Amino acid sequence: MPDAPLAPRTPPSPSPPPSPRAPAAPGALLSVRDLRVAFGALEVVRGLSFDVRPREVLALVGESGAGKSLTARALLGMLPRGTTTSGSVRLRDAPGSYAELVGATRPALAALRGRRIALVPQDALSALSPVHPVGDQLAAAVGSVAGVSRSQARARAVAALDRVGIPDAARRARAYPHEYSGGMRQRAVIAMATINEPDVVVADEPTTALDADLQDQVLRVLGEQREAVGAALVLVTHDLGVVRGHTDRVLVMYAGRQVEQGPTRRVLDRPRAPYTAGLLASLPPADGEDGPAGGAPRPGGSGRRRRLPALPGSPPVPDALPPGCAFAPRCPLAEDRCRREEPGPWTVGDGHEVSCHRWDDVPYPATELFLERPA
Ligand SMILES: Nc1ncnc2c1ncn2[C@@H]1O[C@H](COP(=O)(O)OP(=O)(O)OP(=O)(O)O)[C@@H](O)[C@H]1O
Repeated sequence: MPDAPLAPRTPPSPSPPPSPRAPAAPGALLSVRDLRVAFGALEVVRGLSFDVRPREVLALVGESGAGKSLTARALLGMLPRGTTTSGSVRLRDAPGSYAELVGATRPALAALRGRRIALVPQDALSALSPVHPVGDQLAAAVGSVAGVSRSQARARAVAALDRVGIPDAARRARAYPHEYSGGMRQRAVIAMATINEPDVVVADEPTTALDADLQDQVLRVLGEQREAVGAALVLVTHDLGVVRGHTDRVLVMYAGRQVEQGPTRRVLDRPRAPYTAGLLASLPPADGEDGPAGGAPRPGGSGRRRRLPALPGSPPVPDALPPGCAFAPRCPLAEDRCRREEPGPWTVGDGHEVSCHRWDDVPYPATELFLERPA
């Protein structure tokens, strides 16, 4: 087995304790500390901390039920009734000064949404009203900003549709959502979310319902919008292929907790959490490979082992979490300690954190953990 290509092993240093008062990273646009979301007594997001800098794309990734959508919505104070949020979500409003969103009043949140932080929801149809032309809806979003005339708002709506690649934007602005294709609707929703040039765009699985070509288009449009206005992007996805191609940093979630976080290439090329390795192992092989896609190339080439069709087992439900590490029942490296104590997070490299007792025993390539040897 080849040696790991990255830094030599270093003893882990403990990450800062998850305090809502821990300072933001220098230059961060968005700073999240010890974020928790609960339905009654049931915590479904359990102490997330991360920072997002200008022009950075951070992916929140994990299987269904990991808590990605609730985290995304908590960033905008848009959670369903019956939830409680604690911790801190701070949005930079001037150099060195932040607005706290957790516990902010409705008017304070309404003043920030769309202008400073905006959501691209998963379901584009539900984000657009069926009874108004698309251009009117975009113009209304602009018009809600003081000092913009109706004709200016309309012109900006058409320009925004044009920027996201809607053909013949002036004419299409007069059409209704049902007259748009699925991909065009998703692009119109991105245009609406970014029309007031927010600092942070949160996109919740914006490509899930789209075919591969449209996925690429939509991700490209989001990237262009980010470049154009200098925004940061928080991208919710369950697709590590999307993470590899389109993001700078990744936060891997499992059962509401952070499993691993760090620069995308570092985490995907040298994952230190078996769960991340399992997600990588269940990706389809890239062209010309017989091993799992994503992650490092498989040593030795052809066909000695086969890829598992998916990560075996399924995530726990929030009201039946096992003690210790929630992934232990599915983890090939689990030992007694894992079933007793919740791990980490520990810092294991530059900006790379992992919550796994066995992080130093994860092999290279890590996907080996999930490959079967033929009998
Ligand atoms: N309204 C609700 N009432 C009770 N539990 C909920 C509610 N909404 C979500 N949950 C639970 O919270 C957990 C996290 O849900 P969330 O939708 O954030 O997961 P996710 O990672 O976004 O999943 P997906 O990829 O399927 O969208 C899940 O276990 C889910 O069942």
